[in-house]
Order: sequence, then structure tokens, then C-alpha cells
Amino acid sequence: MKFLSRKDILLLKRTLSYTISYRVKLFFTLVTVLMRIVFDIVQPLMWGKMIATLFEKDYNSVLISILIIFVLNISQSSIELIKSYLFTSLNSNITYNIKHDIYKKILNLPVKAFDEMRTGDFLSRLEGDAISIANIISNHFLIGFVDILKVIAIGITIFSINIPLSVIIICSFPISFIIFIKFGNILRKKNKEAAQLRDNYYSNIQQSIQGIREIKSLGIKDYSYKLFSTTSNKLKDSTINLNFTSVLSSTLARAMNYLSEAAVMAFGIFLISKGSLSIEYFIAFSSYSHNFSLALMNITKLNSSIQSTMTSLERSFEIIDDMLYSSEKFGCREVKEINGNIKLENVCFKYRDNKKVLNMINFEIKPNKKIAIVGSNGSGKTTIFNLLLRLYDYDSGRILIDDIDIQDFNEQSLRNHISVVLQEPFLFNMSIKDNLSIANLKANEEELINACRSVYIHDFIMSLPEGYDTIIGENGVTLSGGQKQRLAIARALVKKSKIILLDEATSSLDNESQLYLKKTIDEISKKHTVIIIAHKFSSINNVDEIIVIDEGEVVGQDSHKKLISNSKVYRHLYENEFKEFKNVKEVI
Ligand SMILES: Nc1ncnc2c1ncn2[C@@H]1O[C@H](COP(=O)(O)OP(=O)(O)OP(=O)(O)O)[C@@H](O)[C@H]1O
Repeated sequence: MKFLSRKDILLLKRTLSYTISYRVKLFFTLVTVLMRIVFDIVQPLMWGKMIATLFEKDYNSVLISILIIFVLNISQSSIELIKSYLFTSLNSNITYNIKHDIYKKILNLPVKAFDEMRTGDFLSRLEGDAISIANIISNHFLIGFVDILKVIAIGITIFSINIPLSVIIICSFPISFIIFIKFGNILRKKNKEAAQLRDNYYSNIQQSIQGIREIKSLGIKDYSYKLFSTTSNKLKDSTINLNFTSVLSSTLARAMNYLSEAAVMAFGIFLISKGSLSIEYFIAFSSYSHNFSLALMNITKLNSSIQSTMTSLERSFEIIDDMLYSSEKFGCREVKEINGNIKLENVCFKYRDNKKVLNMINFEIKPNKKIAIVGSNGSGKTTIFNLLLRLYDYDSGRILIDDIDIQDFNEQSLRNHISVVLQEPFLFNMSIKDNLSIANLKANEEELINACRSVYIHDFIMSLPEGYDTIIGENGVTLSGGQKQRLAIARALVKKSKIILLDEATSSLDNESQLYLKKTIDEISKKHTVIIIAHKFSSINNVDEIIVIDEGEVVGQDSHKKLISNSKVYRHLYENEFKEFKNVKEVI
């Protein structure tokens, strides 16, 4: 047998803290609950009284009783309506708050968390688990509290009517208690399994939607459908199994209740025949005994119900309370303006406990310079960007911007001064104007247009029917790769970032786009420090300097001319690209 552990109780306390902001609503909910209990006690007495007066042929009293029962029923329904509204409102508000807390934490999680967890895991916690927590409060705590009050109130009433009959009802309690304790552990385990299957299910859907182009072009729709069927089938079976187990435990406990209710009936009729119990009280008692054993059963079930939802609690609070990953930490220095000088001193970094990805990286980039980083695949170029953006924290060394350690910058300062433009930039499913101004809500129309002119995309935007108000589809599907990159650079300009990091698109750009991008980089580097991860040598012939990375180390920093004669690695990379180009020409 397993009861709630200390950790579980702490989690439940944390859950209860969500009701604090709704204490007025909670108070009125409890008032309606108390009123409902009063009705539950008065009504059976009225029925008993009515039937007793019917036997006595006192029709006036029968009519009065019917009227009272009618008024009671109407009042009870009205109270029930208010109670339902309050319950739903409490439940929805708490779910809303929990979801907010989870979402806020997700935004503050380090990027490492997203490397290790799947998007579906987050969705599953945000959707499935948050709702379960709110259910714990309304369905378990509140209804549990109601049942305790019911047991006390009805218990006092039935014991005052007849003690032996009341003892018979109570006899079923220990057995149903054992049933629920046993099932509680099983349900907790089954719930954990269901939560994992729900994670898989959400991850699978998210991957399929995100990778729909690959699924279609690879011709693997059947495979994707099969994967979906398998995960959703497993989730369906697990949900059916979970619900069946839950209903089975209630049914077994109910069977015990029916047994005690039958015993009450038999013994009650025996007492009536002996003249030691009136019909009026017997009728009232029968109704009480049903309500009483139902409430008693719910109390005994409380442990197993809570056990079964503990998994959701654990999973949600793992995120909310930073138990899986601590939130990102930034310095508190607000740096308003920077010149754009970047210095890396002895920087070492590894992603996990594997080999070093960057080893003793040292270089300096002066303000308003245009620098290219080159190196073979996996040499660590993107990782340098990741560290500059503080998406990951380096293990040793220092990164300085204008001689200030980037760990001292507060989040806003760092994010404002550095922008990154990825190979496939993410554009939001909204107008071009909104996509630009999302980075700086204070920017006026002129600033947006100037930014677009600098990246040579203004004329293209104006050629669109809706101009700057044109909605671009999710991920900017209506734009070409080059247009997306230029728009993303314009966004960085609107943001007024002094440092722009650009991961050049490898092969997706046509010649015209490449030319525009080159012109864009020339233009923006007059006022910004620009670092480009270059995948093609053709695009770096007019940069100020080139940094060569090899297996996580800087093996050269100079102009193209000097590197060609001094750096073996650079020469090798250059010749390789030239060789590939020649091979392609030969094939053509
Ligand atoms: N999130 C990550 N978790 C673990 N290892 C990673 C992660 N990102 C990159 N790596 C590893 O770090 C190394 C450097 O990767 P990085 O992306 O910085 O290389 P790159 O030079 O930008 O490569 P490419 O030219 O192919 O884009 C690689 O071995 C890669 O497998």
C-alpha cells in the first residue's frame, strides 16, 4: 500500500497555492456547496414526512410537503447552476494560470533543454498536464472537501436516527478504502505511462507538420501515417485501460456500498416490523444512507484519485520550479550603446559531457568590420554564434563586447545589441510590416522602409499588391530563401543591433539573390560589425578579414591573400571548393 509521500504533499501544497488569487470565488463556491448539503439533509426528511402524512391521510399536510419539496427542488437547481458556474470558472482560471506559468518557464529555459526534450513533451505538459492540475483542485480537493462535510453532516443525522443502521453503512468503509489504496498505485503507474505516450503523440504530430515538405518529397506519407496510427493507437489503448481501471476500482467499492445498503434495507424493515423505527425515518434514512456511502466512498477514493494525477503534477512543476533545468541567468548591467568590438579570450566549450567543440578560441573583431568565419563541416562555426548570443554558456575563457563580459549584460541589452540571421530565418505568420516592427515596436514607418532599402528589398515589397501589409505565410513560405534572409537582416536593422551575425545560406540562393545579399552586407557593414559564416568562397572576397576554424580551434585570421599563402587549412578548403566547382563543370 502506498500513501502520498512528503514530496507529493509539497506538490499538492504548491497546487493549492493557485487558489489564493481566487479566494473570493472559492469562498462563494464553498457557500453553494454548504447550501447543497443542507438541501441533501432536509429533502429526505420532507419526503419521509410527506409519505408518513399520506399514510395518516392528512392530505393538507401532504400538499404543504409537496409545495415545500417543489420550492426546495427549484432552489437546489438554482444553487446547482451557480455552483457549476463557479466550479468551471475556478477550474478554467486555474488552468489558465498554470499554463501561463509553464509557458513563461518554457521561454526562459536554456536552449540545452530544447536539445534534450522534444517539442511534443512541452506541448503535452502545457495542454494535458496543466488541465489535470486544475482538475485536482476542483475535482479532488473541492469535491473531497464537500464529501467530508457531507459525511460529517449526514453522519450526525443518521446516527441520531438509528445507531445500529448507521454502523452497518460504516462497515463497508474499510473494504472500499483498501480497494482504492491498491488501485491508487496501479493508476499512478498507468498515468505515467499515458503521459509518456501523450508526449510521443504530440512530438509525432509536431514533427509531421513541421517536416511536411520532407514527408511529401521523400514519398514517406505512408510511413508518417503508420507512425501516427501507432502512437495514437497506443495512447487510445492506454486511455481506455486507464479509465477502465479507474471505473473498476469504483465499481468494486460501489458493490461494497450496495451490499451495506441492502443490509440497511433488510435491517430497517425488521426494525419497522418490531415497531422500533418509523416509516418516515426509514425513508429518510434510506436516502441518507445512499448519499452517505457515496460521499464516504469518494473520500476513500481521494488517495487513489490524487495518486493517479500526481504524474501531471510532477511533470508540470518540474518545469515551473526549474527542477529539470534552471532558467537562463543574465547579468544585471544595462548597456545602452556599444561600438561593436568583439573579443574571445581562451574560450572552451562542449555541448554535453563529450569532446570539446571549441578549444582555446582567441580572436578580436574591431567595430564596423566585415568578418567571415570559414571551416569544414562541424568545425564549430555555428557554436561560436551560439556562444556570442549566450544560447549556451562557455565552460572557460571570456567573451567581451566593448571590453564588457557578455555575462554581465542584462538579457535585454545583450539581445538588443546582437542579432542573428539564420540560413532559413523564421518569419512570423503576419504582415511584412509586423514582422519588421516586432523587433522594435517603437520603430516608425520611415525606419522600416529605410531598413528595407538598405537590404535592397523595398522595391520588391512595393511590387506586392498589399506592399508592407502583405501577410507572409508560416515561416515565410511565399518568399524565396534570399528574400527571407534580407528581410531578416532588415529586422535586425530595425532592432538597431550593432552586431549582426549572418549564417549564409549554403546553396539555396540563386545568383541574383547572392548578388543582392552581397550588396546588403557591404551596405550594413558601414555601420555594423558583421560576422558571416561563409559556406562559399565567392561570397567572401570583399570581407575585411577571414577567421579559419579547424576542429574547434582558430588556425588563422587574416585577409584572403595572406591566408592562401600562409594557412594550409584555408588553402585546402579553398582548393576543395574549386575542385567541386570543376567537377560540376565537367559533369555538365
Ligand atoms: N546542440 C548540440 N548538441 C550537441 N552537439 C552539438 C550541438 N550542436 C552542434 N554540435 C556538435 O558540435 C560540433 C560543431 O558544430 P557546429 O554546428 O558549430 O559546426 P559548424 O562548423 O557550424 O558546421 P556546419 O558547417 O556543418 O554548419 C559538431 O560536431 C556538432 O555535431
